[in-house]
Amino acid sequence: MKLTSVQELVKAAPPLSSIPLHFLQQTRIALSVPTPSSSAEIPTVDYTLLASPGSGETELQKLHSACKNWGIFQVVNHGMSPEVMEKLRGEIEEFYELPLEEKMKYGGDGEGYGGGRVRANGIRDWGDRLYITTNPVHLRRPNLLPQLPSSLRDNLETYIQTLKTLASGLLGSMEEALEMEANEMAAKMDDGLQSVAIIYYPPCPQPELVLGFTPHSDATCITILSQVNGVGGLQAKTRDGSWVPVNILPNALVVLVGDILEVFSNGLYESAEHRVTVNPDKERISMAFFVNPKFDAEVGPATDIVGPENPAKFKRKGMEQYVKDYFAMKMEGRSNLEHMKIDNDGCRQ
Ligand SMILES: O=C(O)CCC(=O)C(=O)O
Ligand SMILES: [Fe+2]
Repeated sequence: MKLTSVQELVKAAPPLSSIPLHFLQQTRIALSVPTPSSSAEIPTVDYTLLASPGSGETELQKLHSACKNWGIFQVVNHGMSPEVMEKLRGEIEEFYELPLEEKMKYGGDGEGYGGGRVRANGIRDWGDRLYITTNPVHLRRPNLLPQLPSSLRDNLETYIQTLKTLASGLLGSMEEALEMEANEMAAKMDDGLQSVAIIYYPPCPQPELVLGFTPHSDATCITILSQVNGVGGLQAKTRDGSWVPVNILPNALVVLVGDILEVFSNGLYESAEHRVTVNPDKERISMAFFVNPKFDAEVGPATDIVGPENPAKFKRKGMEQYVKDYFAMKMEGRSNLEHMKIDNDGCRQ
């Protein structure tokens, strides 16, 4: 049997004496980066403050500056009940404890359960994942969400519903901060493409030799992420090129500016490059919720942001074409948007 699950590789007897070659990164990974000074700490936004009329001004500025200067922030008071998150954590742990044959029932190419993805440089990630399209509902695969253990499925639905509301609230605030015409961007995301990735990173005896997730930016509009079992490992690259840990904050969620938001804002907001390091003795579980436009929506700089003062830096494409062009590219740092950039010579403007 072709062993693709990293979890199985780690569980196998006898224990691994060395890391298989195809996981080895070209350079050693710094697992613990120096504790950032407060100016280098990933910002936190209080969603309740942001959403309360009249009192959200400072919070709106915080959100704007986080999206501009970081492309990543933590959000607290987001409306997700800690009980739902705690239950979901238990259910996800149970899912990954299932025998491989059970998990393979959800196996698939791209969507579903799979492990150890190969990256552009031929190196594999140290992690397994369950990837599910959740919206639009007619795109849901019958063998995935509907077949999950019912408690996991029900809590996942509750979780997703809350995140949808949170996402549209955050997008509304971003439009306000960007002085975009109300709803131009949020309307494209309403009932758009959404998916969830539940990722399991097993411990690794030599964690500085591997990466759980290769450096990349998300091709999404925004991503809302939970460090489900309280084990860190997510790192974000600052604009000056250093890696900063996304610290574990109780009950916080992490929001990433994705490439599509970078395009909508004509580059005012920039997607964050991020990666995942793994732990020598602890497993790590994360869950990402990806928020995207509808298939028939157009991806391009917002019409009331571009003008003679601020010429478009990106092309306009239908979402379907954007997705095709994205998949034709290799995952490598922040290179995703190359296919959207307008050449500087102005010929294509
Ligand atoms: O596991 C994480 O914290 C990050 C996952 C991630 O970056 C992704 O799924 O795009
Ligand atoms: Fe990501």
